[in-house]
Amino acid sequence: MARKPLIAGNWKMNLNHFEAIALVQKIAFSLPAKYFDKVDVTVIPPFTDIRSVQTLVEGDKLLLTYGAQDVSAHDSGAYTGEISGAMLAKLGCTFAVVGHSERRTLHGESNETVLAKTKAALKNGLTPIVCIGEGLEIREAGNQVEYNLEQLRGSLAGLSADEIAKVVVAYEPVWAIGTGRVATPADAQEVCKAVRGELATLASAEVAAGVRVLYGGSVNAKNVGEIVGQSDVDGALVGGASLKADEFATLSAIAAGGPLP
Ligand SMILES: O=C(CO)COP(=O)(O)O
Repeated sequence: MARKPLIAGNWKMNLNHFEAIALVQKIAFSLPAKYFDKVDVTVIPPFTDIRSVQTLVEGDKLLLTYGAQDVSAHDSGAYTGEISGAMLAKLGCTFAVVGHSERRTLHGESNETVLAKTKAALKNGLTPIVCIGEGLEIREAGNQVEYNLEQLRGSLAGLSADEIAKVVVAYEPVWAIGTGRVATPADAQEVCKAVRGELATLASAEVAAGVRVLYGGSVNAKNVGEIVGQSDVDGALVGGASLKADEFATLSAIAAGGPLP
């Protein structure tokens, strides 16, 4: 099954809502409609920017989508500081990132938490972008495939094949995030291929063939072509380079197969 590439820009804790509007306007200006037949482009701003992005995207009928960097595992109630899936759905979000390594390491999120958040996203019609990825020690010991599959199984445990079909998986080796040290295309392919194999076991070969598996970690306009050229890599989760309109538009266009904007 042909999988349409997805380029997702994870802004992390950057840009206020005015800056968000300016960035989305610039990206949209650089990426006319023709690109969107060949690539899905989404921005993942901080929660406080989402309403402004929604107004712009809906008002100007932009073809890019947007999502959230996290979602609460809970529906509603006494969870100070949390944002529910229903709230995000009401804001028109398409995606919710769950289990980003920064949340796993800095906020102690376990596979169980990530699973609960994945379920909360699905329940509210959001597409979870489920992140997995190994640290440097595990990579140096050569255990990256085993480690990532373990995280994948834990983060998707008990989901039905229909639910797994609605998920996006993002492989982001922790040692490649924000370091400028990008995994080689072969490194990305090795784990993304193994992820797809595991999805076939967890759901079915047909489901696995349709799920988009992204790579993330120091992706930029220079390296994205080779990375998304790998047979099991269906796009990228982009951090730093997603904050620069020109670069993000260029790398989205490259994922679409060109031409450059
Ligand atoms: O964590 C990332 C995206 O979620 C990757 O960040 P960088 O592209 O800045 O390495």
